[in-house]
Amino acid sequence: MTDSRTQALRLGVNIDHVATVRNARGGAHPDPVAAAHLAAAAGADGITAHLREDRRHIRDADLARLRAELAVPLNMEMAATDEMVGIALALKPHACCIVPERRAEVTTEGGLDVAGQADALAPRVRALREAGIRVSMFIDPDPAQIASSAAIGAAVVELHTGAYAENRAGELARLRQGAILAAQAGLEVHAGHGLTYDNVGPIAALPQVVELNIGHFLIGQAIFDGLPAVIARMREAMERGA
Ligand SMILES: CC(=O)[C@@H](O)[C@H](O)COP(=O)(O)O
Ligand SMILES: NCC(=O)COP(=O)(O)O
Repeated sequence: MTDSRTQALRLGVNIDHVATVRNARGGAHPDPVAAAHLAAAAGADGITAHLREDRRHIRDADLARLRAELAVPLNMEMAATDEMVGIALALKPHACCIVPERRAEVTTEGGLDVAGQADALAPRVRALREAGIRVSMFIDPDPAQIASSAAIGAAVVELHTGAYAENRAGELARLRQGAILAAQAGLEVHAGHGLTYDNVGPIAALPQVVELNIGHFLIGQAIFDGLPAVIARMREAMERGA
């Protein structure tokens, strides 16, 4: 199977950077959960939130409220640590996306090395899966990472589009091939990181990709235009495709 999209491409809105602004002053405003409700009302198909180990943006209490209040699916991004797996098992979000994390990084640099850590990841993926959580691996579009993601029982891969956002021409072919390989391996294919109105089209046009997760650009642009308007414009850009 190389074309797995039978429904409209889903847009997951990542609200992490609403929390970044809130945390700059240490208070409660702006509230990422309120932003998630606004995004859902504006047509987001899901909400993504990354509980970083250092809690630099999303906090445990935000996730608990998101889980309790949202009607749309919650995708929890997290490192594959015992602490995070324990939180996810208690929270039971719709999905968990396992991402690499380095404390000092500004943002997620590159995909998870599933092939190099398969033995450590497999029992964590199994525990999440057995709790009814859909497990995704945030990986580069690399054949070995795709094969290992399937082998350890992930249902989904999210292809890291950060390198594409930096070097569009050089990376699109890798993403195209990665999406085909992942779908052939029976994985649901998502994509995200660094996507904007200008670069989303070719990724949205990949027929295997069924979900995009977009955050930093949407939240930044919402300062100028408001979240409902930027979600609507991003959807238009997705639908226009390449
Ligand atoms: C894994 C990922 O891509 C997202 O978590 C997103 O980048 C927002 O989080 P950071 O900006 O903290 O990396
Ligand atoms: N997994 C990618 C994501 O959730 C959003 O990434 P970005 O748009 O904030 O770079």
